[in-house]
Amino acid sequence: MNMKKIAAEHAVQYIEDGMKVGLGTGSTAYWAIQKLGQRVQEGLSIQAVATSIASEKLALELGIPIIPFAELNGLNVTIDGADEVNPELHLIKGGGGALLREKIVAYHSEKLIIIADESKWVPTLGQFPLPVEIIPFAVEWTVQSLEQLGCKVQLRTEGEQIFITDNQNYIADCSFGTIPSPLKLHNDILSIPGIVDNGLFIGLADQVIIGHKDGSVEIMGRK
Ligand SMILES: O=C(CO)[C@H](O)[C@H](O)COP(=O)(O)O
Repeated sequence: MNMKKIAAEHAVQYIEDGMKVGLGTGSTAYWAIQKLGQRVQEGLSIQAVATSIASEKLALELGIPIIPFAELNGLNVTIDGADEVNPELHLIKGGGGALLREKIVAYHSEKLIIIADESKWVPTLGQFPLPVEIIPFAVEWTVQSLEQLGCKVQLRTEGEQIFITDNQNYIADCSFGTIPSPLKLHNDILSIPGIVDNGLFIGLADQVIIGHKDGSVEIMGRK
């Protein structure tokens, strides 16, 4: 049973004609974009923006209309994946390196629906290394400042090369083990110059749809 696909396809049921939709990034969002593409080919009329170059490419291949940001005044809904979700619906995101665009799009959405397989549901955030997007300038100093917050930092690589985000930045993966106060850590990280944003999404998710092994979905959320 493909738990990511089940959660994604459930979320896409909520998309209606005329909606402005944000498209997430990653292997779960992939299934949502596929399903949305199918519905567009069957006549659904939506306008969309994407959170990564990869998701935009996929959407265009499937015939989903991608609209310039300047032409849209916010979004009705965004469907995106997550690396960890806790019971307060705070998230760690950015495993795919798209956290900055994902956070911008989520912030401007009336509703953020998170889709995930059951392995992403955790009592406390932090087992998954927290992705932090940093600018390349003085990267060594920025990494030192992150380490002073009590984590082990790994600059993300792709093969032999440093991983470069869609925004031409780096990702520092920060292993904290556990994050008891996500909001405090979020603010502490953002106080370091050179950091663009981090993968803690606090109070942004409205609904979380978890796909289970037995084919069922579980829906948690505020709206
Ligand atoms: O935040 C993300 C990309 O930046 C993804 O949503 C997150 O990494 C989950 O990925 P997947 O759906 O492949 O498990």
